[in-house]
Amino acid sequence: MTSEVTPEVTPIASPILDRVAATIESRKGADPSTSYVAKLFSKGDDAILKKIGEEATETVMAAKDARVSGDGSKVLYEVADLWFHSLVLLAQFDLSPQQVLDELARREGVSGIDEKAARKDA
Ligand SMILES: N=c1c2ncn([C@@H]3O[C@H](COP(=O)(O)OP(=O)(O)OP(=O)(O)O)[C@@H](O)[C@H]3O)c2ncn1[C@@H]1O[C@H](COP(=O)(O)O)[C@@H](O)[C@H]1O
Repeated sequence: MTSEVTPEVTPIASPILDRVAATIESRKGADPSTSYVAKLFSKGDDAILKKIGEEATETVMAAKDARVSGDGSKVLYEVADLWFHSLVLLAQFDLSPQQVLDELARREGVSGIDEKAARKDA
């Protein structure tokens, strides 16, 4: 019996991202009065995108403040808010965090400088 050789792809697991994504998915169609995520889904694309914009801006402001105060902890909280709302956005488009991780894995080792140069040549 022969076995096919498949390319070696390192599986990337992130239990916390998967668990939060599963909870977010379960909120589709749930009661907006008892769930923040259900409320966002019920409002639709614009409400989710507005939160992404807000959290990105708050991340920028936290980083600027952290340079002055020397305390980077606020950056952590703002990035967590941004990642969380990005998970909601992914779910809105029926995409999973695993697909983002797979895309990062695909890019691993490819220099951004080289990738940009290859794009210009194409
Ligand atoms: N990780 C989070 C998470 N991070 C932040 N947030 C909420 O995101 C909201 C936006 O944060 P802001 O700082 O902008 O606060 P705000 O000004 O009160 O927000 P707005 O009302 O203006 O949107 C707040 O209500 C936070 O509580 C989160 N809400 C939910 N989750 C996860 O999602 C799961 C499901 O949540 P529910 O759908 O609410 O049950 C939870 O168990 C968590 O795992």
